[in-house]
Amino acid sequence: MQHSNIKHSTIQPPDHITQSPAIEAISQWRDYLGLCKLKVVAVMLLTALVGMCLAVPELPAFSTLFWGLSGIGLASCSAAAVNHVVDSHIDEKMARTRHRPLPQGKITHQQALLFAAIIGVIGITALVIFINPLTAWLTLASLIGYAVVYSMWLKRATPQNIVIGGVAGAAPPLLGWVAVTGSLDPNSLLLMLIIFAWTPPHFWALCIARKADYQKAGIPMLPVTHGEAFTKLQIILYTLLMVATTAFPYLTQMSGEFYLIGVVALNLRFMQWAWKVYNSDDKQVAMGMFRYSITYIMMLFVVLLIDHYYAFFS
Ligand code: HEM
Ligand SMILES: CC(C)=CCC/C(C)=C/CC/C(C)=C/COP(=O)(O)OP(=O)(O)O
Repeated sequence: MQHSNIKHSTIQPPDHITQSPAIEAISQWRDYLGLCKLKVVAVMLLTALVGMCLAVPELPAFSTLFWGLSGIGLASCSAAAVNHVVDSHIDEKMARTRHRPLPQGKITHQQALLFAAIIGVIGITALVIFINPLTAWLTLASLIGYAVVYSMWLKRATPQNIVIGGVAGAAPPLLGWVAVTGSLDPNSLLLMLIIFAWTPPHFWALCIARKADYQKAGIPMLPVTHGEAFTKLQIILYTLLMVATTAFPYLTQMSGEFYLIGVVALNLRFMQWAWKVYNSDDKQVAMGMFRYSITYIMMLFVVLLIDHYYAFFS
């Protein structure tokens, strides 16, 4: 008896650790940040930043960069948090998503919605006050496009869900551009078009690798409804479409030779991955393509940026 008491007292963490409000608050904030899809939003902000920089020959004003990226970032995080609420019952069925804060019961639906509302209102208000109303309206439309149209309806309704929903995810370079100029420029639509065509290969590669998850959750993703062979063919076709869209910045002389060389190299590798996925049943190959798609979109926007300032400073 004595022995078991000693054992019991040694394995209990000290009270000041288990009950420290500071530690509890930090771990709560980690859960809230977990609602924001921070890595996805970070890459979106990179594309928004490039949209801002390409809108003018010189660097945009620091305050425009700061408030523009803050507003677009907060609105994107808000949309992501709503998606977590809407999808919590799907997320708890899928191995990839069941560790998320809502299925784990770390945050309630009400808390997540309140968080999404607060950061969403702050983000859109910042755009209205410090940027311009057009950017605020377009950002709000993207927020609703992802949080409501895609998450609540398209995702469960059609295998074309991510093609149509991709419009919201593709918007950030256009939002960044409008934040700087206050108007819609055709060149900004070209940047949006590249991400729009990139989204299906980006997502369907992951979806092939995680098909069992989506099947279990009853979500009509393309590999579930039309099979893997058909999805792989669609990946090839959208890859070719994406390659064609990436020619536009050069053809319209928005970007120069540096961009052309960079994008050709990136495209060759993307096509190689699409071909590999087409000819393989290995889920790891599909995951490899998904990971490369992320490197691709980041590098493409970095190359656009370098090309812009290379031309400007030389
Ligand atoms: C409707 C359009 C899109 C769909 C359906 C989609 C789908 C997905 C999915 C399901 C994941 C896995 C997330 C996870 O495991 O937590 C993911 C990851 C990712 N996506 Fe997308 N995506 C879309 C658009 C975008 C856009 C526009 C970007 C950036 C410009 C982007 C960047 C990323 C990044 C960086 C990751 C990796 C996140 C991580 O490692 O945690 N996605 N995407
Ligand atoms: C204002 C603005 C630009 C809004 C866009 C916001 C945003 C974060 C879009 C993300 C796109 C994305 C990761 C979709 C996957 O959702 P999913 O639900 O199919 O994936 P999941 O299963 O990983 O949740």
